[in-house]
Amino acid sequence: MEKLTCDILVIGAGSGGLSVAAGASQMGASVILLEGHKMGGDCLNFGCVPSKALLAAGKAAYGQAHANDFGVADQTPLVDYAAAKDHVHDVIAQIAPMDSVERFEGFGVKVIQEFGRFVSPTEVDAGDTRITARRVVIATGSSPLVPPIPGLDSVPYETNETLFDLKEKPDHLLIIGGGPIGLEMAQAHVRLGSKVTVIEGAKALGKDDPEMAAVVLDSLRAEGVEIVEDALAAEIRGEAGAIEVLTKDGATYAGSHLLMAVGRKSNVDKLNLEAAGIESTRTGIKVDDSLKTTNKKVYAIGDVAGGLQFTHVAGYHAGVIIKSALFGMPSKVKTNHIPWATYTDPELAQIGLTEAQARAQYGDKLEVARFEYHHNDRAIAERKTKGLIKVMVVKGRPIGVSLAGHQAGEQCALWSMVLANNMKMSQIAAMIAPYPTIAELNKRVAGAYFSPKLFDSPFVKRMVGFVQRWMP
Ligand SMILES: Cc1cc2nc3c(=O)[nH]c(=O)nc-3n(C[C@H](O)[C@H](O)[C@H](O)COP(=O)(O)OP(=O)(O)OC[C@H]3O[C@@H](n4cnc5c(N)ncnc54)[C@H](O)[C@@H]3O)c2cc1C
Ligand SMILES: NC(=O)c1ccc[n+]([C@@H]2O[C@H](COP(=O)([O-])OP(=O)(O)OC[C@H]3O[C@@H](n4cnc5c(N)ncnc54)[C@H](O)[C@@H]3O)[C@@H](O)[C@H]2O)c1
Repeated sequence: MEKLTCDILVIGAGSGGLSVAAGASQMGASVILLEGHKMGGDCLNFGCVPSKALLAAGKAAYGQAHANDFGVADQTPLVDYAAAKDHVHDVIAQIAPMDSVERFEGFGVKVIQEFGRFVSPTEVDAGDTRITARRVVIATGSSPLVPPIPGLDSVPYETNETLFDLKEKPDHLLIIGGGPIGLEMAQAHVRLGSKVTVIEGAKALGKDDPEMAAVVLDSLRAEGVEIVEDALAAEIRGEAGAIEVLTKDGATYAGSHLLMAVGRKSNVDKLNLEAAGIESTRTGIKVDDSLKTTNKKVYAIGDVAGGLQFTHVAGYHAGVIIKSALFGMPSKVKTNHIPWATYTDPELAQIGLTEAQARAQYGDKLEVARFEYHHNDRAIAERKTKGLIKVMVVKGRPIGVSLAGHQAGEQCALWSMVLANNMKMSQIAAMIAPYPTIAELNKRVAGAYFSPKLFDSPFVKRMVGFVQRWMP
């Protein structure tokens, strides 16, 4: 067995692991990176990238079918589903070099394409190599959760790991789970010409503000997606091409294909965590607020640590632990400025507290500023007027922002800066957005916050009257 030593051993070459490896190696640490499957992990191969590429194919088809409003005749799109999947794989291939073995070896990282397994608190085996590291970073991500629903084991089904390779267009796609995966894939498929039924055990987009989620759900229903809520899948029957989902309340939904999108489970099975004294729970590896596991020389970042499971969170975690593992400086995670977005059309985005969470925490001190998309001139020009932005404000500072509408995901980046720096609404009001942009929403919502204070205030009116009397 070959024996190697390094400063930082990274297990998993997805969004989190690659960020640590790139940063640490370029700052002078010796780094070994293990990847047992595909470089780039879930985001590149089975997650963010293919799902956004398929949504883009759906958007192209939808644009052809809904051009009348712009004076361009509607066309029934001729969708080649297999070619749409080729487009998805072409997009992956264009991005893949950024995450490749060659690029990381160029940084001086030693990449070993094997799964890692702890054999002691400081040693990890990867194939026939034993690695001893000063610090280990577990970044092994998550996999689709497949619950033991009776009958599921005898019926063919897709997950995010297989769907993007499916070349035959589903006539009728049944999706169990109405979270972001379920609804993004529902819209992509309905626009590419499949019938779609989403079977959701509780409330669809249940992690978001219900008022904002409703904007998206209404739009999806208007496009023809059947979304049933409070419908827990309890049994699955049938065979390839003819699948039935029976729900707890006795209803049956029939379709040709089935996609399971009911959440994630952390990838810990192959790690032999006990050998390293690392504890994990049902949701993921146990970490403290500096992302250290119960073995203080081992960090866990990204999806495997549970919590918010997004690529930008894995990247943020990487930055937090680099500071501590390379420079020995204290470094802790914060969550109040972490955004998330669902890339349906319209999009849905959240950062910080929702209105209900803010109300529960701050009661009467909470002020909520709102601005509707239909007052935004660019949204009117683009015929994208559905939706709104809500900003939760306490003592003049935003503590949460919810957006539903065109480019909501793009707009929420600004609010991450605002929350990360504890900025005031007056600083948003001071910005100038070019006209006409969707970004003007952000300034206008600040205007909506200050308008009553300025326009409905007897004090301001008295003050202006006084000054005007004396002004030459
Ligand atoms: C369909 C879908 C769409 C998504 N869309 C978005 C989106 O639009 N925006 C967003 O922010 N997030 C999105 N996500 C979430 C995002 O993909 C994850 O949050 C992100 O990939 C997590 O990064 P990670 O580094 O923690 O794990 P991963 O990217 O999953 O990487 C982990 C890597 O570790 C490897 N590995 C596992 N065990 C071992 C081992 N023992 N040894 C060596 N290697 C190992 C795996 O093979 C994998 O390559 C989406 C997810 C899905 C499923
Ligand atoms: N745009 C994005 O950033 C994006 C897109 C896709 C996925 N993701 C990430 O991936 C994670 C997983 O997404 P997801 O949509 O699989 O999970 P999720 O946990 O967000 O949603 C799963 C849904 O399935 C439902 N469910 C569970 N068991 C069920 C059953 N038996 N019958 C019917 N419904 C059932 C749950 O009530 C829940 O609403 C997300 O939380 C997010 O972190 C992000």
